[in-house]
Amino acid sequence: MPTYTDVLPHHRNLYYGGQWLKAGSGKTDTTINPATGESLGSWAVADATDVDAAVRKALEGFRVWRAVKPADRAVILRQAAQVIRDHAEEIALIDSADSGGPYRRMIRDSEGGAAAFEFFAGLVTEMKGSTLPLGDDTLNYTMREPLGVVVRINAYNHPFLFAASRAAAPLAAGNALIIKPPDQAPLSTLRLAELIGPLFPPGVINVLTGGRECGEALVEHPLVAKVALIGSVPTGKAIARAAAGTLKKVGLELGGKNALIAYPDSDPAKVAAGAVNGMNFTWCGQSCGSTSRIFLHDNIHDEVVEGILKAVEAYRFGLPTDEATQMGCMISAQQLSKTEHYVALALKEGARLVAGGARPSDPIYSRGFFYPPTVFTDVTPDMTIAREEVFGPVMSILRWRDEDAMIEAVNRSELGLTASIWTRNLATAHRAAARVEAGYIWINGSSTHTLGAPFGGYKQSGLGREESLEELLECTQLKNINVSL
Ligand SMILES: NC(=O)c1ccc[n+]([C@@H]2O[C@H](COP(=O)([O-])OP(=O)(O)OC[C@H]3O[C@@H](n4cnc5c(N)ncnc54)[C@H](O)[C@@H]3O)[C@@H](O)[C@H]2O)c1
Repeated sequence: MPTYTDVLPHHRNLYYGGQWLKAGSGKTDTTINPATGESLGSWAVADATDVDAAVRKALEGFRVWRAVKPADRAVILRQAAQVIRDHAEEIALIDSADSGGPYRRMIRDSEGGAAAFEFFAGLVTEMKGSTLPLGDDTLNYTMREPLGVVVRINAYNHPFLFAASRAAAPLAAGNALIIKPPDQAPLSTLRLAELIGPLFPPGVINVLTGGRECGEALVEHPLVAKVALIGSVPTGKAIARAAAGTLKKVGLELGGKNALIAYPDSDPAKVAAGAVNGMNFTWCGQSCGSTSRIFLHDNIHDEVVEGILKAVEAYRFGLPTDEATQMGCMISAQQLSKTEHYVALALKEGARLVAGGARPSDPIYSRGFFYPPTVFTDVTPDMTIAREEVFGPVMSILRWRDEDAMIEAVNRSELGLTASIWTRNLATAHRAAARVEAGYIWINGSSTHTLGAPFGGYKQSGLGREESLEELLECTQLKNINVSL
């Protein structure tokens, strides 16, 4: 296995119009390995002038790409998938060094990116229209056209997966794309541009590294047709407000405060395993779909908690770039102190700490942002820890007896991304699934995603659906044509 310093991307400038270009201001920022504090080098910071230049190049790319036959676009998408697969391990190593996710699991992220390119390559002819019967002297039909320049702004927790998997649908539909990677972990997106950029006509796929200023300029640009964000609720609201100025389309994949609900007839061992899996401790809980609120029925509460504590004890964190590591570290000092803040609040508000709750004392971990799996019991729905997204490795366990009160507590959250329901009774499962206000539900499962199954949130967890045909269609616009014969 190579070391991560061998595989970091060579290019650190902006990629647009098929070229690597310095930021006009000459400004750069640096990125660090969150496990060690070591610098991974610098990257260019795009400002509004760079954004304008890149959008214009993307528009040129769009005019070429939209004229490429869908089947020919699919050929290029499949080539991109193959290149990603060929470099899956190297990409995973970059992400593990830059974002703190464990190497072995980040390989799945590389493969997920490749799989999305293959999936959307297969859907290119599904952006189709219909006809309306209006009599012999009229032909009325619809067709779907690409939007133009689509912007994707991404969060830091799965940098490559988001860059690659969310590039596939806009490209399949014939749009040009500008990706803004997370400022905390931009390197794997630069590597994506190095690897697949040359497969496309110049300007079709572009990467602008930068912070909030770059994001804001992209959202406000009048020639951008759609902006899609994977990020936090406040950023989603800021983008929706800013996009209103030019009435561009907005897609939002935002936060979650997701519930796992265990009924008294469920198997406590399976619920415990599902709860730990659903909490995504592997990424320190930094996953929008994490089931961070565990609603356990009184009859099985103690047995499930026992199982959770055993499973959590067996979780070993380590350096993310090591092959054996099960759990990595958090992205930044800021995210770590946010987690510590929520833990302190939970203790103050009366929750009982039964696992974790303090940074590791081992000096190997002192330079990184490590935090152990942390579990609270005796959490009540009104506590801050039960209401707000921590985006850290903190699980809250709530006890219930009355089903109506429990469902009301589950739905009290303003967020509604995922839910996980555990029972052996099919009718109970379907009734609960219908009552829970969330967009993506597992019954007797947690955490997994399936290409083709629409992923997205209810309420303030977002707008739109991805990972499915809906994502492709949301990258198109419908035209109606009425022909008097
Ligand atoms: N629903 C999902 O699919 C999903 C997946 C992963 C993460 N998330 C959410 O993302 C959040 C964590 O990620 P984060 O801390 O990187 O989120 P964030 O909102 O702080 O940043 C996300 C991206 O938006 C950019 N940005 C920030 N302000 C902007 C603005 N005003 N205009 C344009 N761009 C702007 C950032 O530079 C970054 O690239 C959590 O809330 C998590 O739940 C959601």
